[in-house]
Amino acid sequence: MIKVGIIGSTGYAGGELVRLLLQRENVEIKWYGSRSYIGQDYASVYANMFQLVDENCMDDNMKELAGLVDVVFTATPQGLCASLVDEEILSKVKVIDLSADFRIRDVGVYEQWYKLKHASPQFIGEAVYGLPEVNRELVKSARLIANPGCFPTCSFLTVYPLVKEGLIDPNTLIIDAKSGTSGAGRGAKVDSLYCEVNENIKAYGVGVHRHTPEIEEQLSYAAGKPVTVSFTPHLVPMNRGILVTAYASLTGNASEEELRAAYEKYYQKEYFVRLLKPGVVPQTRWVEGSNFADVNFKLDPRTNRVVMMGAIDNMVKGAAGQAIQNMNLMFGLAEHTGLRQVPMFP
Ligand SMILES: NC(=O)C1=CN([C@@H]2O[C@H](COP(=O)(O)OP(=O)(O)OC[C@H]3O[C@@H](n4cnc5c(N)ncnc54)[C@H](OP(=O)(O)O)[C@@H]3O)[C@@H](O)[C@H]2O)C=CC1
Ligand SMILES: CC(=O)N[C@@H](CCC(=O)OP(=O)(O)O)C(=O)O
Repeated sequence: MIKVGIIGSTGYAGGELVRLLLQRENVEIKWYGSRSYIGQDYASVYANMFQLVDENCMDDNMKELAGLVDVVFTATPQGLCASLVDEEILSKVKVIDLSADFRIRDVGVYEQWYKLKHASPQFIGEAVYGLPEVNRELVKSARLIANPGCFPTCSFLTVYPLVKEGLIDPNTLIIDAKSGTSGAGRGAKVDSLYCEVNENIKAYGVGVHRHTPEIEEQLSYAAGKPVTVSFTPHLVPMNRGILVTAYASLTGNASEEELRAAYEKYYQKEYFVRLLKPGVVPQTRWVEGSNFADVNFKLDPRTNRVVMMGAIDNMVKGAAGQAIQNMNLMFGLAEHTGLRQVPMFP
């Protein structure tokens, strides 16, 4: 039995962790952390948990929690996990952080983009960027996981094989991304109101979105050289889902078949990354509720550019599902344990 604590269990990402972990026979959620609902019945926060969860919400006392469980998920605002962890906690319990606190190696870059002082930069070096498709072996032995961002997960998986194989010039990458509103969390914000989101689509964070350095850092590792990209997210009127359309110039004259061979090389054995058949475009509806990332590409010989496309569910592969994928690896379980949900439709 794996004993789990969730700090931030009342948010969207935390709620999704609860939904997925409740289905597990070998997992017990011991701690439903909150800030606003301490002492209240968890099922009064999320009525879908009625008669499924009997516990009350707890606070964010990581020290106490570390003595009770095997792994703590922090699904909390930027900066909170970094302010809670210390050596004593990490020596007792594994921590999987869904925020961005440990995703970026250069603390100066984190502080510049997040406009926050990092509370525990001494742990950035040991934290493993929890993208199993790339860092599987490192994840297995980690005690602190930086679970990747939702846009970075989808952006990276969409373009990774062609960057890694040097078939596209990563510095020509333009990444257009669209997200459902759950990506903005459950907190009340004017931009998330029904009238602001419904019947509308807009770009936001243009040129300054905090996921830009995370995407660039991971692509730089893949390319073996510094990479800068143009990344623009958009908010669309749906609950879940991220769709990425990325454009880049070829470095040479690779054919459609050579590009496909690169994708197959990296993804053929990956359970959660589905390279679609030629001509089939990824759609958010075909991954909803699942941990799948659907990807595909099209070569445009007129421009010598490739259009790469990817779709994930931001709450699952973009957050809770990926965090559980990491947990499975850290506890020596098959990676897809409890994560084989079939996408839901309609
Ligand atoms: N939504 C998404 O698609 C994704 C989210 N993430 C990341 O997951 C994290 C949570 O995001 P999301 O679920 O969307 O956000 P929400 O706003 O929906 O939830 C935030 C959670 O953090 C809790 N919280 C806030 N402040 C504190 C505090 N001081 N002490 C303890 N708990 C606190 C809240 O508790 P309460 O409500 O009880 O006050 C709530 O449970 C963020 O870092 C986000 O970047 C990552 C990938 C995707
Ligand atoms: C629609 C929306 O607002 N999305 C959020 C990203 C989702 C998220 O919570 O960020 P992480 O993946 O880094 O944890 C944003 O643009 O900041």
